[in-house]
Amino acid sequence: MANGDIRLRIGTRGSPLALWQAREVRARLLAAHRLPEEAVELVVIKTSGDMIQDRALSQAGGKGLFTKEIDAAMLAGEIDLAVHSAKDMPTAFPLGIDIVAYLPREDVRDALISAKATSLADLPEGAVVGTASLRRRALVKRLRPDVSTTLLRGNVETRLRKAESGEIHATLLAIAGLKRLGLANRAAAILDIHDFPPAVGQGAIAITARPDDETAARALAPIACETTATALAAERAFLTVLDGSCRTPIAGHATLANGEISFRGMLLREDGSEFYEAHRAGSPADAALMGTDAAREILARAPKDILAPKEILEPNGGSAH
Ligand SMILES: NCc1[nH]cc(CCC(=O)O)c1CC(=O)O
Repeated sequence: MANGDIRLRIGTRGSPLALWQAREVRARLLAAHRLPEEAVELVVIKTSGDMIQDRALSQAGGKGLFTKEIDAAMLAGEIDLAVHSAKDMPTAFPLGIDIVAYLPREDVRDALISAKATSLADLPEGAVVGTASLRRRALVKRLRPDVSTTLLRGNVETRLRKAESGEIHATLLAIAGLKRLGLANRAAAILDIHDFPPAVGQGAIAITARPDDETAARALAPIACETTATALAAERAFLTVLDGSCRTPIAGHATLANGEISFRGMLLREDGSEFYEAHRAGSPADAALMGTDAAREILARAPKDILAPKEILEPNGGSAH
């Protein structure tokens, strides 16, 4: 393939973080193939997830909200690639779209943002923590049952402002997003992954394409990170078994060292009062099996109602809150 033939359109959301990520993929593609600027174009697409600001996404239909309109543009041939935060992606895609590459992963940890405290333990008795994440809410409540949580959505800058102005006592944000936006100095603390395990995919940037698009595959080969792909295979398999719908607090994290993959997954009750975790270690070739197996172990141990919150069992359930 002559490099002069490469022309790629990258679909992305329009938030500052999404644009940073898409520009990063574009810069890496241009450098890897020595392409002229005009060879890779960004196409900004507004998604349902960007329009819904008043509810937790778990109450509005889950993770597909950030990918639906972008997937449609890809299936219509309007874009060739799309760049997403792996954390925001559903476990299943429409036929004809797949994750075909990941960039090397950033720091997976969560940061505490607060004008009042430099650790969760430091927060005043009865403090209010803002977050829209079920995982962060449950993990905070597990460590600090006296703390109450309130829904906080919006982009990273909005959330920083609310926590720093004292409107809420604290919030939690992925340090990866803060670093990408040049805002890592706003973290009051970075939380240990033992106490505060990350979301599946946190810190990873995923690239989707049509799996039969050979031009896209060849273009991505030199920028794709296999280590991240292996870790994400374990994490996403874990999530697939437990809950694709994003209505249960779940954490999952895989790392690779010395040729071995090590995975830890956790399922929590929404109020943090109970948690179940499983660990696996083994060959990278078995990454997905390890995630699946860890999830099955947790399913066997956890009470059934932890995975089936009442509202999703009710007819028309889930949307009334
Ligand atoms: N849900 C929004 C979202 N999606 C990805 C990131 C951070 C970057 C990443 O995890 O790669 C964030 C913000 C946050 O949770 O702090």
